[in-house]
Amino acid sequence: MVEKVKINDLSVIYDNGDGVKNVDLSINQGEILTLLGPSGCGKTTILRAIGGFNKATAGEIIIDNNNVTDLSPENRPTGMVFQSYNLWPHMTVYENLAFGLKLRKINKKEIKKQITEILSLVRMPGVEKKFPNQLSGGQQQRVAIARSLLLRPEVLLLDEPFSALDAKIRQEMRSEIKRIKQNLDLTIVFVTHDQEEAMSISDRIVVMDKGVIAQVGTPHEIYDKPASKYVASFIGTMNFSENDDGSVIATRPEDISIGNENDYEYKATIKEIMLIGHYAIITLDLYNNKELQAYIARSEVSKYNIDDKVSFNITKQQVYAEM
Ligand SMILES: Nc1ncnc2c1ncn2[C@@H]1O[C@H](COP(=O)(O)OP(=O)(O)OP(=O)(O)O)[C@@H](O)[C@H]1O
Repeated sequence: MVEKVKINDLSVIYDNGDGVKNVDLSINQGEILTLLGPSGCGKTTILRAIGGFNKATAGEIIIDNNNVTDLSPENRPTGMVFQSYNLWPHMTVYENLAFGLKLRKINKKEIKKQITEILSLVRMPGVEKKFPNQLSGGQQQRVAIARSLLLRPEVLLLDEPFSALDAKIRQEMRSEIKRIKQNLDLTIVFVTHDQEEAMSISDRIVVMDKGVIAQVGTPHEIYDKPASKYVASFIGTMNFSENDDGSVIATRPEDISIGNENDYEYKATIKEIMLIGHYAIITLDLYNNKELQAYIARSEVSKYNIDDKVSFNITKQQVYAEM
């Protein structure tokens, strides 16, 4: 694996004291690394620091073995795409795309060739003469991504690029960005607060909590072995219950098997059955003022009724020291 970006002990502190502290991160060539966390945790601050839009208070940012910490955005090998597409409304798609290339003094014929190629890559051939307001949100974002890619960034920075799009288009764009990354062997840093988006798009995820990194790992690692109760509660659904010694047991609803009254060790009563689609959520009443939620397949739902006495087994769980 080739290390593309190295962030060493980076702090970006705003005048009011907010920001991010002591961030260490290594980003590999060709990976999509996602910064994930709730609003205000510092995702955008890190992304903008990589792009040169935020000044580092301390620490350094290395890209391709060059220290870029003090370079301005245009002197970094990065390209940034924002949540709002930022296309110039009075310019056609062609003019929007050609702008940066003209500044680089590329000749007209070459510009035309590159624009044709990039529009084909983002699956938008033939839209050169349209204005941004004649395109859908998803199409505008494809053009915005194309515009960034034309400047051949080594690292593409995407700040919640799909959050203004509706759910179906958002899913399409996730596949698109993975395909484009593969095609160009791009390195992408992606910011989202949507854990499903992070799970589906990323090679690795950085979970952030109040300006610091809570965990870095593959989507599987983050989901299967959350490093702390915070990560466990942020990613996916978890049941939490406190042990007598104050430690906390975390169990995913899919790691609970339900059977007839005598099938398993633990006993419960069914309190609620909620059919979601291909699965149902069953709420179990454990008699000691505790409840657990379990998932069962749709095909199993007809076997159970509210107030049924059942038994259950836990196939996997995590234990955390703190509540
Ligand atoms: N320009 C600024 N001046 C002062 N404080 C700021 C500035 N930008 C961000 N902050 C603060 O720094 C912290 C991190 O903000 P940041 O925008 O990086 O979070 P985020 O995780 O990207 O959130 P969101 O998902 O809402 O964009 C927050 O407490 C925020 O209020």
